[in-house]
Order: sequence, then structure tokens, then C-alpha cells
Amino acid sequence: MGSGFLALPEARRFRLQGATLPAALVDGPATLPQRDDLVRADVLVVDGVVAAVDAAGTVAAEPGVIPVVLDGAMVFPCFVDAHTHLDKGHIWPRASNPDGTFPGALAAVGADRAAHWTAEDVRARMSFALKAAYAHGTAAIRTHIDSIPAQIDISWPVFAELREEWRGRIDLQASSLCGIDVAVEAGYLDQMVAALKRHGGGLGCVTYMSPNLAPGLEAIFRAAREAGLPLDFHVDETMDPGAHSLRLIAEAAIRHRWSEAGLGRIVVGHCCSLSAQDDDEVRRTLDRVAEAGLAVVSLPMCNMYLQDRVAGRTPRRRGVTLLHEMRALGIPVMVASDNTRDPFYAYGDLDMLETYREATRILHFDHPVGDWPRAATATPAEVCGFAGRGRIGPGSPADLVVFRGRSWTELLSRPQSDRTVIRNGRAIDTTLPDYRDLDRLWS
Ligand SMILES: O=c1cc[nH]c(=O)[nH]1
Repeated sequence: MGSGFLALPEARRFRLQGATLPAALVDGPATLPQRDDLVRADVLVVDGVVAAVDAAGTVAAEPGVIPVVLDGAMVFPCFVDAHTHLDKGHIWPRASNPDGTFPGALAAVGADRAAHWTAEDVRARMSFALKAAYAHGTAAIRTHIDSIPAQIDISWPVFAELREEWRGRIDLQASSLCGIDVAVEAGYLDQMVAALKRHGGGLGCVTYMSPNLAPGLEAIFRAAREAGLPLDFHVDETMDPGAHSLRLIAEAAIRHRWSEAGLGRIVVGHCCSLSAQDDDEVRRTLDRVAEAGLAVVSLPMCNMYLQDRVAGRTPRRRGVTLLHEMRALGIPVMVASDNTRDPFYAYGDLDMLETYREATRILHFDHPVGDWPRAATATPAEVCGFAGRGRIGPGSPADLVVFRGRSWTELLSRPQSDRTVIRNGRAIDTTLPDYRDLDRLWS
């Protein structure tokens, strides 16, 4: 059992004194003094809920409230990870990517799925991933689930079981995943929609330039509206400037009056090709994306790993999409973990601090930091509908991550492996699952 660097008392009422909070994530008095987009505050926790956020040192000691001195330690709300692949995670020991490319990943995953993805295999790997995410301080996750016809009735029931098992620790959502060419196959959408209604989840697919793209999108939008399902797409995951399915999705959303459907914002992930297009084309597309009300999630670690990879040639581009330009147009933007230890990304552990740290470096979430911390917390909570998550303020759950670092440079220079994760006002065990627990899947 390990619970990080902070000695948190088992107490109904305590006050985190001298916490440093990202200003963009705090619901507190407007008078909280800010420096470097951080505020110094005291956070009162009562019965597992944040009862007050006050400027540091302004509230006198109260009987029955135990002081916990943070001496500037940073406090985040628990993270929200809007785009993962729990069903695929950790297959690397038996399914590596031969060349680190996207086609290499597709082929390796396809073969592994066909050979090994029984309910037991999927459950074991998903459970492992959830344990890691929980220990790192994540409270809500949306996963995509590979949903080719033969896999649907294996993976979706497992997901539904785990959603119940993890209720109260990690809020779980899922979205279906297949290529646009599979989505147009006769009977596919009917089968998928029936499974989503049975198990709960949203509709999605991978969009790329295919003759099936326009009819496929039309069919998916119709099916989603009829069945009342949210939409979440993998979009243009390539550096080919000719890939423009993002614009077609935005146009379909406008045509289908999606913003009036009451089904939340459509989420579009990746959108890498945008960074290879000229400014005029980018502007035309982003105007449409803003008008359609889409929300965008970038996957900085996976995109950097897969994109611009040519054997023997040094990568020159980062592979991520244009989050700064999107944010300037009012488009909600997020970052998320994506794949973990599978052929789409050989590394990763569903640690959203790592994702945020890498996003800071790859996407320049700094100088100033401004409201970029929202991209891993409040924005995915709002976009995906994880109510009450991603902010710290009176009434929010005392689901907090306390880091030893006191400033952005201290926080992001080290992995903060000794963080303390507080759930419902109590420190949890932050011991990570041992990789050896998975060995039975391939030995
Ligand atoms: O990045 C991607 C794209 C498709 N499928 C994945 O698992 N990851």
C-alpha cells in the first residue's frame, strides 16, 4: 500500500492549507490572488466534498477541522481522459508494431484481435489499465472499443460489466470503433446500434478518404439521430494534406442540425492532416468545425509516435492537430491518453499528468499556461458529460490529486510518482499494477 508523499488524516473535516491550484480550474472567490495562472488557496473538505476554497491563510483555525499543510503543493481535480482504447491496451508483449507506422499498427492489432481477444483476455487487460488510471488520479474515462462484427458481442458485455464494477471509482463511457468501410457494410449499423442500446455507449468510426466516406457519414448520422446516440470519430489520422474528412463531418453535423439534437457535442479525435494543409484550407475547415459545434481531442503521444515516421529518416513534424487555432475560434479542445502499450503506441500508462506534460512540450501549452489545464480536466468533463468533474470548488467532490511540485516548472519537470490521490476525501492506494499480473495472457 502506498498513498504518496502527503500524510492525509482519516478525518471527516480537514483543510488543505497553502495549496497551489491551476487558476483555470477553480470555482472560488474572484479575489483569489493569481500568479503565473496559479492561485494559492486553502481547500476545506467536509464529508468527501469540497466545502470551500478561500485565499490562503485568510480563514482562522476552526474546531474539528484538521489542518493539512501543503506548503505550496499543487492540487488538481482528478483527471478526465476523453479518448482511450482500454480493450486494446497492453497487448504489446504478444503484438508489437514491426515498423512503428499506422498500417503496421492496424495489421498487428487485427491479427492479435482475431487470435486472442476472448472476454477473459479483454477483461484482464481492461482491468489492468483501469487500476493504473485510478492510481494515477483519473476519475472518468471514455474508451473506444474495436467493433468489427465478430468482436461486438465479446468486448461490449465486458465493458458493461466493468463499468458497473468500477462505478464510484472511474466513471466509464464507450464509443464503437470500426473503419468507415466496415460501417457501410449491409446490416452493420443495425447490429452496432442494437449492441449500443443493450450495453450503453456511443457510435463512432474511423474516417479517411474513401469512396464510402460520404454515404457512410450520412448513414451514421441518420442512425445516431434515430437511436439518440452520441457521436465520436477518429478523423484524418495521417499527414496527407488531401485528407479532409473533418470538413465533411462538420458539414454533415450542420446539415443534420446536430446542435439541436440534444445529444451533446460530436467529438473528433486526431485530425492530424490539418497541420499539413495551407492556411486558407485550415481556416475554411475550422470555421465549419466551430459552426457545427464539434469538440476536438488531440492525442499528442500517439500522434507523435505514429505520424511522420519513415524508416531511416528523422521525423520533422509533430503530428498533432491545431489546438491553438481551434481554441482561438472557441472550439472546445482536449488532450487524452489514446493507446497504451499496443501497436498504435508502444508506451503509456493512462497517466493524465504525463499526457498533460507531453502536451505542454509538444503543443506548447505554456508561456502563458492560461486555461490549457482545462484540456485534461474541465473541458472533457463538459464535452463528454461527466457531471461535476474537472473543477475544484464548493460542492465538487473531494477527488483531488496532490503533487509535490509547487509551480508549473516543478510539476512538469518530474513524473510526480509520489503524488497523493484523494477520492471522496480519503487518500487511496496509489500502487500501480505489476506487469507480471498480465504474463499469464502470453506465457
Ligand atoms: O490511434 C488509433 C487509431 C485507430 N485505432 C486505435 O486504436 N488507435
